[in-house]
This record gives sequence, C-alpha cells and structure tokens, in this order.
Amino acid sequence: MPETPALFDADFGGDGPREIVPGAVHVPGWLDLPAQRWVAEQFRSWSAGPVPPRGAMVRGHEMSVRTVCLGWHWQPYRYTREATDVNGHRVLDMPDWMVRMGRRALADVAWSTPWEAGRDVADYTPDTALANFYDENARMGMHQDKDEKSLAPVVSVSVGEACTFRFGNTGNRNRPYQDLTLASGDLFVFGGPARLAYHGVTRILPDTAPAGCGVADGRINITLRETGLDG
Ligand SMILES: O=C(O)CCC(=O)C(=O)O
Ligand SMILES: [Fe+2]
Repeated sequence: MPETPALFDADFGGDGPREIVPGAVHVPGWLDLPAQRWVAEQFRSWSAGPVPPRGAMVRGHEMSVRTVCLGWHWQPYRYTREATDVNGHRVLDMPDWMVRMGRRALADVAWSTPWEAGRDVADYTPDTALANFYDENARMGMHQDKDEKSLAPVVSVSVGEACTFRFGNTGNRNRPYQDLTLASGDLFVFGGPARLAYHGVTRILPDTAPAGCGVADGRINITLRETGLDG
C-alpha cells in the first residue's frame, strides 16, 4: 500500500503551504490583490502618524528598513507603548482585523503546536505589529525575534516587491539556512521549534511588485506577534 503523503511533503505541489523547517511554513499567494492593496493602504495611513516610520538605531547604526509599530512600539531591544526613540507619542492601537488575520493564518497552515499550556489558534492574540518598509536597497541582518515574552508564533505577510528571505537555525546566524523568495501576498509563519530561528532579508528583488498590489516600489512586511506583556 502506498504511504499516505504527509500534509507538508515537499511535493505537496502548487502554492500550498510548504514547511521550510519544523515550525516554519511559507504560503505563497496567501493574500489576493485586493487584500494586498488594502494592506498597502493601511500602511500608508499608519505612516501618517502619530508615530512615523523610522529606521531603528541598532548599535549606533540606523537600520535601512523603516518601521512603524502598532499596539506596542518596538525599539532595540524592548517594547513600550510610547515611541520614546521617535517622538514620544503613543502608537496606534492594534486593529482587530489583524488579530483575525493572525488566527486565519494559523488556521490555514494547520498550526497545531501549543506555545503555552492550553493556548491554541483560536485564542492567538497578537498585540503588536511591526510594519516594515524596504526600499530597493534596504536589508535586514540575521536576527532572532526574541524581545517577546510569549513564544506564540510570528505571522508575517508581505506586499510589494519580492525579497530574498533567509531562514536559518536557532543556534547562530550562519548555516544551515535556506534562502527563499517572499513575494507579494505571501504568508510566512514561524513558531514552535523555529520560533527563535535566526532570519533576515538579504535583498529586495527590483521590479517584482505585481500590478495592482498597491505598492509600485519597495516592499512592505508586517509581522504580528504576541509580546506577552501586560498593560
Ligand atoms: O521583512 C521580513 O520579511 C522580515 C522582517 C523581520 O524579520 C522583522 O521585522 O523582525
Ligand atoms: Fe524578525
């Protein structure tokens, strides 16, 4: 009798979920064009304030990626309600649609690893979103998302130009890693054994934004996270 293929076999085919390593799943084309345009429009409205996108200062260097945060403001290496490293204003609230989007994402990748006793997809409640903008020269070095107290999965969506996304291991920023293309509309989820894997963006692929995605130049990426913080 032939073996039943596992859900995330490499030959799962087409544009379905692909497991990159255990706990990390890529879903190409998860958002359709109208949804991508809508996300791009939301990004533009957040950028109008109260806290504008900024390149965070990391060890004395301004990041080439510009970030605007919702719910909680991230700065190296903590979360605050006020953007004390920008203009001191409180960031916008986390929109409900993002919580729904996060739950939908976990459901669509059939997330089944509890990150805490009794916690699962139905009560995934991301309370911060880091919305990044990459121009064609922006990069993000290999790092771990480890300023959250919660080990709930990170849900990432991208709109605009594609990038080369490097997803590595939990031990260090070097090999083994895999380079994959994250294109407009793609979903990427990492949690469980991959939650603290090093990852980064090595380059933006010019002229790859699909017509009608709402972003002509550059790339928007939004990561939803649970901070595990109170108040
Ligand atoms: O742009 C991406 O796809 C990844 C962003 C990221 O790793 C982060 O914001 O921590
Ligand atoms: Fe990250």
